[in-house]
Amino acid sequence: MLELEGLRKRYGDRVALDGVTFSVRPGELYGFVGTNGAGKTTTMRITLGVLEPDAGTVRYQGEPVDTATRRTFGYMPEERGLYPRMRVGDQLRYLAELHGLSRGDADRAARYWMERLAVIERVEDRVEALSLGNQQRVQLAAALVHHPAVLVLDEPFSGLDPVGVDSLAEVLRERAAAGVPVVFSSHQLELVERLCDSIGIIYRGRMVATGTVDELRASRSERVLRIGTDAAAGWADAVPGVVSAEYGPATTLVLAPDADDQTVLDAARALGPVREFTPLRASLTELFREAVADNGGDGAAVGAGDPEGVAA
Ligand SMILES: Nc1ncnc2c1ncn2[C@@H]1O[C@H](COP(=O)(O)OP(=O)(O)OP(=O)(O)O)[C@@H](O)[C@H]1O
Repeated sequence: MLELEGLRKRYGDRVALDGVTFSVRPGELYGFVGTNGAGKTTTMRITLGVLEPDAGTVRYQGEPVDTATRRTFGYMPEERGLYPRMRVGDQLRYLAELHGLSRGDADRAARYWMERLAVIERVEDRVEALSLGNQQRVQLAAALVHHPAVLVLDEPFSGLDPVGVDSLAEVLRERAAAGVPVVFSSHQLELVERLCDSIGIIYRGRMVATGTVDELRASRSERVLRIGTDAAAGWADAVPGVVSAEYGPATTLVLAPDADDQTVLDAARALGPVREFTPLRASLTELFREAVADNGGDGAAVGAGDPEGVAA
C-alpha cells in the first residue's frame, strides 16, 4: 500500500499543500483530481522524492519511502523528462537499465512497451522529431519499462488521441489488476469516473473528498429525483422534504438529506399516475463542483480555473 500522510508544502508564503493524506491499495486505480493549482503535481513530486515536503511522510508497505524504494516506482512527471535528442528505443533501454534491468531484459521490456503503446515504428527516431502525442506515449513507456511496483502518473491522458486514451486505460487497469497501486491525475472527470476504483479530490492543498464514486455520492448532502407525472406545476412545492422543484415534461426535485422519498411518491400518486420515479445519480463532475463549493470555492467556475494556492 502507498500511504501519503499529512503532507505540507509552502513555496515562500504560498501554501501549496495543507495536510494531504490518502492511500492507494495494491490493485487500486486511484484518480487524483482537483482545480488548476490545487496541489496535484506538488503531491506527486513529493511522492517521488523530486521535492521535499515541509512535513508529512510517504510510506510504501508500511515503511517510509527511501531512494532505493523509489527506484521501483514508475513516475510520469508533468514537465515530462525525456532526452529530446536520444532515439526512442535507446532512451527506453537506457532508462530500464538505469532502474536495474539487465541489457537483455531492458531490450525486451522497451520493445514490449513500444509495441503496446504503438510507437514501435518510431524506434529509431529522436524524441524531438515525434508529435506531442507520440512523445507522450514514449513518456508513458518510460514510466512502465522497468516493471514498477507503484505507478504515479501526472496527467498521463492529456494530449492522447481517443485510441491512445483507450490503450492507456487498458494498461492502467491491467497494471492495477496485477496488484500495483496506481495513482494518476487528470482533468478528464468522465474518464476518471469510468476508470477508477477510488477518487481523491484536492482543493487548495487539502483533500476535500476521497473514496469510491459511490461513497462520494452517499456523502452528498442532497438527493435528486425525477418524477414523471401529469400533475400541475407546483404540485410538489409543499411536500415535506422537498427543497426545490423544477417542472417540465417531468418534475425534478431536490430533496433534503433526511427526506423520505416514499412521502414524495405518495404525494405524486395522490394526484394521478406516476410514469417514472428515478433517483438521479450525480456524476463525478457534479460531485467535484459540490465538494469545491462546500469548501468555499465557486463550484460553477471550476472549469474556468481557480485562484492558485492560499496565502499563508
Ligand atoms: N516551484 C514553485 N514555486 C512557487 N510556487 C509553486 C511552485 N510549484 C507550484 N507552485 C504553486 O503551488 C500550488 C500548487 O501547484 P501544483 O502544480 O501542485 O498544482 P496542480 O494541482 O498540479 O495544478 P494543475 O492542475 O494546474 O497542473 C500552486 O499555487 C502553484 O502556483
